[in-house]
Amino acid sequence: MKKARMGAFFAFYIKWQGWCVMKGYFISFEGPDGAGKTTIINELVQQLSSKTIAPILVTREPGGSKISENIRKIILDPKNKEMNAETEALLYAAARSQHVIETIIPALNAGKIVFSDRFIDSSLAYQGIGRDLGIDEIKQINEFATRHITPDLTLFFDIDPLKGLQRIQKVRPENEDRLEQENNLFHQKVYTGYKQLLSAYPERIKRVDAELSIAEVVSQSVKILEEYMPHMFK
Ligand SMILES: Nc1ncnc2c1ncn2[C@@H]1O[C@H](COP(=O)(O)OP(=O)(O)OP(=O)(O)O)[C@@H](O)[C@H]1O
Ligand SMILES: Cc1cn([C@H]2C[C@H](O)[C@@H](COP(=O)(O)O)O2)c(=O)[nH]c1=O
Repeated sequence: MKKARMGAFFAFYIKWQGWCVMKGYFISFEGPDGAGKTTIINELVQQLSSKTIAPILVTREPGGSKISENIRKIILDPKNKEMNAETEALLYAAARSQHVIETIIPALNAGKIVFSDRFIDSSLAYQGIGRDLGIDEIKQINEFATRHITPDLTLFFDIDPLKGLQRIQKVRPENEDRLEQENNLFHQKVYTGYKQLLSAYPERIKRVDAELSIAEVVSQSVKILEEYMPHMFK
């Protein structure tokens, strides 16, 4: 009897492990506004899709699911000037939670490679440091929101934040979102936040010089992916 119960428990444990196993790879792309993340992700997908062992799913934050895209509109709307820092942090975390559960976990469970344009490090840098809410506080709410999911690798696109904003101004001068409209001090603080994360997580976060030409940034990114994520390739 005791043996039978032990057997049932063991079978359940194996099944539970199976539910928890995520076979895919999760890569996030981070950096100041206008660092070139979206541009480079698109280039990488074009160059790498035929070389990876599984399809690449490109997604973004805030966003990546219907509900998260709706939350994105609220967060980034320049009219929502009175939004307080805590509300902002919780909205990013809420959008992330829906994104993780609806989009990222199913893709990873299906063995896909997920490229996410921003993830938790954005909250740590923008809300934790930029808004002075504290890295530990932001980490705590996000661990709850994401069921503790962490990217396997993060590419940090390193650019002087003012140069990034200039790139955006050049292409859409009258269409800055609420975060882009923040002052230089805020963007500078966000940048120092990213630098802190880079030194705190050297195993996971790899720096790319985002001030180089698009071709050079792509080439650096490919090299990093080949070196640190070799199993992703055929
Ligand atoms: N290495 C580069 N050199 C010069 N211009 C670039 C480079 N990379 C991207 N750009 C240009 O900079 C602008 C912003 O790029 P992109 O939208 O890819 O940045 P992003 O990091 O995704 O921005 P955001 O943070 O707002 O999402 C685009 O006009 C793009 O063509
Ligand atoms: C995920 C996330 C994003 N942000 C900021 C960073 C950008 O200013 C905008 C997102 O716009 P993008 O054009 O898609 O880069 O939101 C943030 O402050 N906190 C976050 O967690």
